[in-house]
Amino acid sequence: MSESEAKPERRILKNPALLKYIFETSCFPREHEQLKQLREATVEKYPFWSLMNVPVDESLLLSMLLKVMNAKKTLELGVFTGYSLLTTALALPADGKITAIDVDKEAYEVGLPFIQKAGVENKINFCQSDAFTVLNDLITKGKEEGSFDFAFVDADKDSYMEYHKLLMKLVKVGGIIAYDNTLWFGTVAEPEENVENFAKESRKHLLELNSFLAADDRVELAVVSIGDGLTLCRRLS
Ligand SMILES: C[S@@+](CC[C@H](N)C(=O)[O-])C[C@H]1O[C@@H](n2cnc3c(N)ncnc32)[C@H](O)[C@@H]1O
Repeated sequence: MSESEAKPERRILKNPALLKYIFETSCFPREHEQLKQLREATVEKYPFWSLMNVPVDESLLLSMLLKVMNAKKTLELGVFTGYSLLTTALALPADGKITAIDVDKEAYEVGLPFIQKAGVENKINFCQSDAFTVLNDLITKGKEEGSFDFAFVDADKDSYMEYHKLLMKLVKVGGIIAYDNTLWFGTVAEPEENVENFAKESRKHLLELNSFLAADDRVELAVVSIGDGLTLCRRLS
């Protein structure tokens, strides 16, 4: 297990031995070769920021969820080097399509060779843009309301509430919106005075989001204690 992969303090599961056991026994042996290579290339290029890749246990869960749902058309907000994007592209059928949005194209290009080697680049429409702009365009210009099966949200945490408003239009009834990092290193359950300054602002927005989603009767809700917290919302109306 690489050092960045093992950092338990960045994850909800705080027991390093148990985390190592899960990863080594059940996750790494199941990780697609190109995902492994993308993960290793990310650690080499971004020794610190590589922690932004979704972890391998969460990737396996996403992959299974997408297949169970028979998802074909998805959205991804926040690509970075593309670990969750490649996970999705591998899980979708041959005619699947992902609209993947990130302001940073350079990081996407670090992961692109592995996406190409996996033979799934044709499923990806990468948009170098602010996610808000693309989502609004999909609604107003693209007339794509109610057409997406799934959305994975892993961009700026401060905008999740705004993304929710737009995604509730774009994702079809029965489709799923997945919000990543909703437990924010566990800080959502800490008193604010114990939270490090860097985490305070996003924590505030995530607390607001979590309370809002808990009361949003347009969705069925499940908070999964994996990675840094993953909230699944299945659109009901
Ligand atoms: C946590 S990383 C995404 C990690 C990715 N899902 C993975 O598995 O590797 C967050 C990404 O969101 C992007 N981002 C931040 N604000 C954004 C915005 N307003 N619109 C689109 N992308 C944004 C950043 O450039 C960064 O690459």
